[in-house]
Amino acid sequence: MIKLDNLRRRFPGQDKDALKGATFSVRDGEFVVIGGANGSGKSVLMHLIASLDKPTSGIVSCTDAEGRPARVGLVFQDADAQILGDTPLEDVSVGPKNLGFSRTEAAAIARGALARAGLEGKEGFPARSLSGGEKRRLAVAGILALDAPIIILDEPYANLDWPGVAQVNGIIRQLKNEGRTVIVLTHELEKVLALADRLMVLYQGEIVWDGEPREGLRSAPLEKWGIRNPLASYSGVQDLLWESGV
Ligand SMILES: Nc1ncnc2c1ncn2[C@@H]1O[C@H](COP(=O)(O)OP(=O)(O)OP(=O)(O)O)[C@@H](O)[C@H]1O
Repeated sequence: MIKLDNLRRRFPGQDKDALKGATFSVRDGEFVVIGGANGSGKSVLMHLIASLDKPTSGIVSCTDAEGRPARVGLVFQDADAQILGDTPLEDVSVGPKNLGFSRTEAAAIARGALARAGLEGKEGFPARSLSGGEKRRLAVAGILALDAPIIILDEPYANLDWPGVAQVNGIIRQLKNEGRTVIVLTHELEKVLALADRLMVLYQGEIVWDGEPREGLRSAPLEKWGIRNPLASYSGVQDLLWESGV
């Protein structure tokens, strides 16, 4: 379970909170999409949940079903920053090795994870020469190999073509079926919302919506918060172009 109690983050020298007192829980096995425009605080929230950053005030905890501290697997927005090995096999082996698996065991786990993420055949390729989409799949393979009960993906659809999007969503579905807790942070609701149990929206560091995804699409003023509603028609844009004489 992930539990936040009045979690707040203000960076030194700033006069506004990047995260304004967030209070919510995510239950085990839940799949939550957190939508938010650029700069709304998604990455700040992710870093706090994963203990990569310290809150200015408030409490955050991630625990497993027995109440013990739970591992959190992260897929960062910048897939390059997450590459730790020269090849995908080396890269994905790092996690299991750190968990205490032998070299051979770690390599076997890594091969399985790479196959699940659609990178079979690329195990020995120079990791830094992979395409943008392949690097993202590599990051996903990395967290699959970590076997974490809580997984957070920050903008996982950036650089992905449609088959890549479908593959990431296939993996998310599997993770959910395995009972893992998954959070996707994105402004691209149309790519994932159909799979989600819950939609939350961050706007200027504040959780402004928390509810059932379909209800969110029906009644939340998403455009006001800088997110495109996948159900909205494009006529508004056409009208604007028409009015401006384009
Ligand atoms: N280390 C920092 N120092 C000062 N301000 C920061 C720092 N990190 C983030 N911020 C500010 O916090 C706010 C939220 O940033 P955050 O990176 O969480 O946005 P985001 O929702 O992930 O955006 P994007 O979709 O563009 O990645 C921004 O205004 C950002 O400038």
